[in-house]
Amino acid sequence: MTADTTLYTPAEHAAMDTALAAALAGPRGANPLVGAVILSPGGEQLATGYHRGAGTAHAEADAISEARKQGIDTVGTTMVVTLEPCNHVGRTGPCAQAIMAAGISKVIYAVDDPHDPAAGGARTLRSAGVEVRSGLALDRAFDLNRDWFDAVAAKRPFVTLHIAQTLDSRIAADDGTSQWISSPESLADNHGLRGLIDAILVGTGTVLIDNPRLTARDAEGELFSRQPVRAVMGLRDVPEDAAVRGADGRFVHLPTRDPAEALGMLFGQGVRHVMVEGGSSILSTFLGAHLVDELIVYMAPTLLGSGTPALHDLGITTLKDAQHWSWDDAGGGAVRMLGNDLRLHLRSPRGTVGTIKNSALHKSLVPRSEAAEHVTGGH
Ligand SMILES: NC(=O)C1=CN([C@@H]2O[C@H](COP(=O)(O)OP(=O)(O)OC[C@H]3O[C@@H](n4cnc5c(N)ncnc54)[C@H](OP(=O)(O)O)[C@@H]3O)[C@@H](O)[C@H]2O)C=CC1
Ligand SMILES: Nc1c(N[C@@H]2O[C@H](COP(=O)(O)O)[C@@H](O)[C@H]2O)[nH]c(=O)[nH]c1=O
Repeated sequence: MTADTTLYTPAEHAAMDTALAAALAGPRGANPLVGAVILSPGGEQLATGYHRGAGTAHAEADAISEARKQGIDTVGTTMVVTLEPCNHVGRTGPCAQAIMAAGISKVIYAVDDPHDPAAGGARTLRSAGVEVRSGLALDRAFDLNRDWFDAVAAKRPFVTLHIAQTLDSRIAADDGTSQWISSPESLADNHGLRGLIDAILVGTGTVLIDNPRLTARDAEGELFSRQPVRAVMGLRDVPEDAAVRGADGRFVHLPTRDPAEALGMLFGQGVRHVMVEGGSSILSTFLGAHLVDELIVYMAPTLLGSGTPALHDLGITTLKDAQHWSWDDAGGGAVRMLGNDLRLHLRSPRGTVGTIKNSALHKSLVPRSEAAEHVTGGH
């Protein structure tokens, strides 16, 4: 079921297009991609905002602050946003309050926020006399964050998988050496990601071979202020003197070979975004279990001919079972040059709106009807 899009003006449709495009500038992770546009009563797009990742301003607040910077009066305007405004006080203030404080009189959003503590923005806004409608561009907004919706519904962290490989898909040479396959620019990008995520995960094999630190550092080796939890997965003990243990209490051993169980343990510790770094056994087990939302591949123009392959068995024996990933334009684009390397960014093949349209999750996010929704919908 899709909301009746004829209920919206051409200017509101155009603003939602702008908001969806703006959302793509943000990074994927613990929070969804969200874009917002403030429309004048005459239908002019006054200001645009987007969410830059966990801990930063939400798209609505970003659009309001953009309007303020430009000296634009937001009283009596319309906020068009790709996700229901939040009602909770998380790391940033609630958007419902910011919208009311800005004197915005109408809110049009695409898809309900499925996350319980965040839910309720629509109801709060309506109670305060703001006109609220939802369902415009619902399918596109759902598709924009389909992996994030999936992770929220499954109560597991959003999973980014990182592979730093040669042109012939090797992540280490025959003797186990692998530092460094990537260009300095790719390594800097990787450390930037380490500084954004909640946890980084490797297997016991990588710890025993590489003795990695798994911290987020700048080019001079200085630690960033925000550090991920360092998780090691596998049944063997992690040596007492392993660098990964560190001295900051952010190390965790996950004594399991089951990727779902490992994610459950991390989720229980408050982790909402994990980056799986390797090695090949761990990469393969997460991919084979369809537990990866986002794939980042740094590909160096280097050949080894032998060595550790990035992946081995994914449980696929025939072409029809191949995993078909899609290029992801979010967070800087699908393909970029980083120094001498290519950085490839892909989205999970789990399903597109076409295949998940009838899922319980999708149905739960679809307003029952515009009329009924005014009374009961939007939480
Ligand atoms: N270029 C890159 O991006 C990276 C390269 N590397 C390289 O990869 C190599 C290490 O790869 P690899 O040996 O595969 O090591 P892994 O880091 O993948 O660890 C493998 C170990 O993890 C444990 N484990 C936990 N769950 C599973 C599971 N479901 N299936 C299989 N094993 C599991 C097992 O140990 P246990 O008996 O303890 O359960 C297994 O021996 C190194 O040479 C390293 O340099 C590593 C990371 C990134
Ligand atoms: N070799 C390789 C990577 N290797 C990953 O980095 C880990 C080392 O981390 P640290 O000790 O914190 O510097 C190593 O164990 C493996 O997980 N990463 C990349 O981006 N590019 C590379 O070429």
